[in-house]
Amino acid sequence: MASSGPVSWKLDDHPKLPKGKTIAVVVLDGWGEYKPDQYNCIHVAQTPAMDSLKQGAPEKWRLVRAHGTAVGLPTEDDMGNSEVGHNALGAGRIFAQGAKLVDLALASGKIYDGEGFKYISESFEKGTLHLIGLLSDGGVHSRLDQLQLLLKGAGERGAKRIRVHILTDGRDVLDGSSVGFVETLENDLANLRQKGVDARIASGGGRMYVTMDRYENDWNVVKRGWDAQVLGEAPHKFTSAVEAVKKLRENANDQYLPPFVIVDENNKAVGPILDGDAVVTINFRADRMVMLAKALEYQDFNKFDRVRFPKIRYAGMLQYDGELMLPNRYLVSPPEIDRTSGEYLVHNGVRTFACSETVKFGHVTFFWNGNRSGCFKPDMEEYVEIPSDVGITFNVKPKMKALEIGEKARDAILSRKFDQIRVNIPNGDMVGHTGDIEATVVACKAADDAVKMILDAIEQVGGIYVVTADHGNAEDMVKRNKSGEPLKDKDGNLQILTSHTCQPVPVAIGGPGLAPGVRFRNDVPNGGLANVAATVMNLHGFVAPGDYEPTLIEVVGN
Ligand SMILES: O=C(O)[C@H](O)COP(=O)(O)O
Ligand SMILES: [Mn+2]
Ligand SMILES: [Mn+2]
Repeated sequence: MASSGPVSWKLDDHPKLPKGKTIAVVVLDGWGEYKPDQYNCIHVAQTPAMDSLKQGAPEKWRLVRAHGTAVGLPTEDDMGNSEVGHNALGAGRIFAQGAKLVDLALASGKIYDGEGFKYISESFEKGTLHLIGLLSDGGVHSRLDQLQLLLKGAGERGAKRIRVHILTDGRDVLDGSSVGFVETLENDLANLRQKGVDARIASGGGRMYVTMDRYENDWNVVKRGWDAQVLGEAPHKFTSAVEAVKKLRENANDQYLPPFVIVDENNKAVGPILDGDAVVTINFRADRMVMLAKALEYQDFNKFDRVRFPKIRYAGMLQYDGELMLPNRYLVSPPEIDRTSGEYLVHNGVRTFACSETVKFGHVTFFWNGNRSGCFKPDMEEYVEIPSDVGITFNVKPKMKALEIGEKARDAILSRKFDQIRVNIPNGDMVGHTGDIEATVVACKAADDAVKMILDAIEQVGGIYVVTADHGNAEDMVKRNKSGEPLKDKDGNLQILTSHTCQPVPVAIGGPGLAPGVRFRNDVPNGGLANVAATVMNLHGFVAPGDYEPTLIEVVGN
């Protein structure tokens, strides 16, 4: 709930903990805790820095929950992800997240009564309704069952012509599962056609190669999608989407399928986006939809040549950026993540430095601050983005920019210009998603090296560190049965897990600046990521607001 009335930003002083310590807050992306076997890349890799922190258990090292309801997701079967993880870390409270809000709006039918749906339905009589988004049941960016309900609901409410522009997954779900999802969707569209709705798949491509870039890392990705979805142009043309995906999979995996369009018997694209049409981007998660939303919405736009800028009615499943009000129209209101710890802390004099490389930059800024772009007080904050490599899969360069992030953090710590130095180290996650086990081992070592640099700098300035992660990934690289044994596919090949996991993640505290007597409490056994914010506020010398999830620490002795 958004707070009513003006917010009082003043935080109470912590009765026992001093202010003015330099605190490094390190988020290892995709770094969970799991049993040590050969598919646990964190275990296989040399990770002396993280291992040394673990020696501090249980007083200085513990595990917290990073998936399911602990981060505002609908069920305990939902793995964690960066958006919900960083939201919880930064906001200190658990908000019902996009996945859940869309579920509720669909179940109650409220989605159809809202302004957003009314707006797009004005196109139903004469135009086409286009649905663009990730086709899987991963539940990280979108969910198939939500798309199915929306298709049905739109058909029942007058949409006469529907075109779906699919993005295949293989990242939040198993590689190869795209074929099944397309078959399921085709079945639904056939049912709609029987009811008189002209409904078809119009285009497609793999999510990482087509459309779903983030933080403006590579606009070519969005352009490829634009050409297929809007212009109806792509290097590959097929008359059936199932055939398209099966054929293109011969040379690429689901994440990286090249763009294709579906054509009719005259080789004409069946569903370009035209003046008078309606468009809905069906993903609820923000980061990988913002770029497309800009291309669809902004009159002035120079990131690539759109060739044609159709006059459409566009709505997002959610509003993806509250600050930019992007998109202007949306079907479901996003969670109102207000009064984040970052905003409180700058109001209480904490000078903040945040850094990652491009692919995770928004995680420690935008997601951390409750899906809000930009700083709160530019004179108190510095956000540094290190450009990520472009156009490669990260198993090729598994060290990514870990070293550079470590160096920037070290320099910021040693400069003594900041009270909080916050970084995201992406390797375990980004390389874990490629499913390349060997490369992920290298990635984990690189992440550990970066942690070491930061711990050393904290040592030098007498500071404090808080090292944690946003969800699991690299600690388990295979799909398993209920008893935890690796599963094989019908050809006897190991089923590689490219996705996140439901494992807990570590939180470690320490450093020469940590007051004697500070230790983890043992009365928050179910603590989750949202408990970290109050913990960090305490270490800065403040008591967290009363509605924050409880702190993980206590101070014993005098
Ligand atoms: O967007 C992605 O890369 C994956 O779907 C989820 O990964 P992230 O939540 O770690 O960003
Ligand atoms: Mn993540
Ligand atoms: Mn990830």
